[in-house]
Amino acid sequence: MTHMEERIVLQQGKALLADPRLNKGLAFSAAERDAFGLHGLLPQNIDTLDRQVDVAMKFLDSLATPFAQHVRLRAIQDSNETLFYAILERDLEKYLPVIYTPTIGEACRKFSEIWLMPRGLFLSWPERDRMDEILADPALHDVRVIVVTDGERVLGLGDQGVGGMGIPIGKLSLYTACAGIAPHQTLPIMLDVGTNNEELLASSDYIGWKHQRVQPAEYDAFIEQFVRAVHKRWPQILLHWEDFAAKNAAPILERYRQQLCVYNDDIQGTAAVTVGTILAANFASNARLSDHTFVLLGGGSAGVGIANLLLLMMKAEGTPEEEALSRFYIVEKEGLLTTRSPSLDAGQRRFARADWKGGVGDLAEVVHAVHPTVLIGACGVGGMFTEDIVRDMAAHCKRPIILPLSNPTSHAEAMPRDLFAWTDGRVLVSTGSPFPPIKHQGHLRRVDITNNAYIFPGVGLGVLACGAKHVTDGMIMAAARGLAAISPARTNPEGNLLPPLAEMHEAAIVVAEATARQARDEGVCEAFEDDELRQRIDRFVWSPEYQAYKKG
Ligand SMILES: NC(=O)C1=CN([C@@H]2O[C@H](COP(=O)(O)OP(=O)(O)OC[C@H]3O[C@@H](n4cnc5c(N)ncnc54)[C@H](OP(=O)(O)O)[C@@H]3O)[C@@H](O)[C@H]2O)C=CC1
Ligand SMILES: CC(=O)C(=O)O
Ligand SMILES: [Mg+2]
Repeated sequence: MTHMEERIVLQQGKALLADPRLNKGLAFSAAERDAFGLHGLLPQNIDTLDRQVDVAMKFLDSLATPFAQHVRLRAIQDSNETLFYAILERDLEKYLPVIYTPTIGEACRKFSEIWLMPRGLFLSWPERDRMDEILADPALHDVRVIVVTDGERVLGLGDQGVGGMGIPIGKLSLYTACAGIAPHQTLPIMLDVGTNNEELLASSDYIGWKHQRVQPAEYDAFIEQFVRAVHKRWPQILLHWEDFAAKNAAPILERYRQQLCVYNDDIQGTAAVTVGTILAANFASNARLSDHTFVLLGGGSAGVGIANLLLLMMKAEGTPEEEALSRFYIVEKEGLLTTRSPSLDAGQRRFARADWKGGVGDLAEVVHAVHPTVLIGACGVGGMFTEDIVRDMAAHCKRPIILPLSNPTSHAEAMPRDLFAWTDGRVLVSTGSPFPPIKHQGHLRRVDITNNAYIFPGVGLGVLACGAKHVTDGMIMAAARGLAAISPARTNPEGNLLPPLAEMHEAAIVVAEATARQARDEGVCEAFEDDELRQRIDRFVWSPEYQAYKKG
């Protein structure tokens, strides 16, 4: 950590106040105000970071909606990053849902209306020849993690065009708030290849490239150009892909994962947090993964990613592949995926059932026929786990595990409070977005959150700490096991499945250690001793504290 050192600063006056990395607002000392020509630009009062956090939180509390709080917090982030992260550090549980899901969904939808300040990079198809020039900005020399989207599948909200940029900004805020990766080492990127959202195309307010999405061949060439440009600029980068449509997400991951350090959070992060949650639920129900029957609603990036990781973990438990595969039922809009389904993609084909004798296989029919013990929702459509379906499942299962993972809140497949009511409190539930606690048998119970935010900050920190060249399936399995190892249910079967949001930093460190150790064991990074690992991690952990500035 470097926060005790004096930092040499070249900027002066307004330029210093306008730099969110350096700005301290009222916390510039009298000596700094002299040295950097700040007199007259700031009010007289000199403040501390702690007091600035108090004042900012008081104002945030006075705002009427989480969306208004989001806009305010983003304004703080764009003017004073230290203050922004100090606020998150003070109460992550309170502010995570404001800067991330569910509020981020509204922020993406209204991105054109609320956009004020530049953050990250917009790389657009019409400016594709400028890509190298844009990435060459010297201010970006120390970037270590990029989160990139093309905005085509934003949460469960579909194509949001450049509005999708809200997602990389929010995810990277969590890389810093949860794992401590320094803000200047992170870079959000929006690939603007058009939008097929008719409302945005018709809107005079839309700030992205007003054009239908480019054709697949052009799209692939653009992605290739982007990946090459990024690799040339930062050979060691972790390139995190987020909220791409299913038709692009898995193919891009597969195309580049042997070549570079790429990671798809919707596929790999979601899989790890879901498997971690189910391993934690197994503490409560005394089961193994291989004991379960899984029904998944939605066979896209998240659903197939989860199924693939579960399969790997079951094989690691010693279950033969064929037997493990027989435990999966993936239901899509048109019904159960079977070998007769007309348009299976490469990822779905493996899980298509050859033995299904029923009808179309809608969710109710499948649940009734196969008596699942785990029901996972990743279809992006709210309310799909109906009372009848849940009661049917619960009639055949002592502790039904139900994970409505779709975001934002309005798209969750079921409300936790209903799931408790329909199962007489026997359900082990965990949701994609945060929900308020539930009153059950006179006690308030925290609702667990199965969101990849428990995984990606730690995976990123682990990759940076060990210098991994790739993110392997083994590393994702290790992350899932690491998360399960800190489950409160491990020591108390009645406890929550995952640690509270307030403990996200501790969770990120555990996941980082597990990921880095596995990378080392697989030889995808340099060798290190176990007792060096914490030091390597600490080297990347930044804290929101003001440094003293010295004139350069
Ligand atoms: N909790 C978490 O950490 C995460 C949650 N998610 C959430 O999961 C959801 C899905 O994400 P992702 O997998 O990336 O998206 P995808 O678009 O890749 O997959 C969604 C799949 O669900 C299918 N689908 C749509 N409607 C229905 C329906 N009524 N019944 C059954 N299947 C349906 C889609 O089919 P079609 O393409 O034909 O429409 C598609 O195959 C989103 O809401 C997202 O927010 C995602 C990642 C992480
Ligand atoms: C959480 C997340 O990655 C999603 O909903 O897409
Ligand atoms: Mg996502």
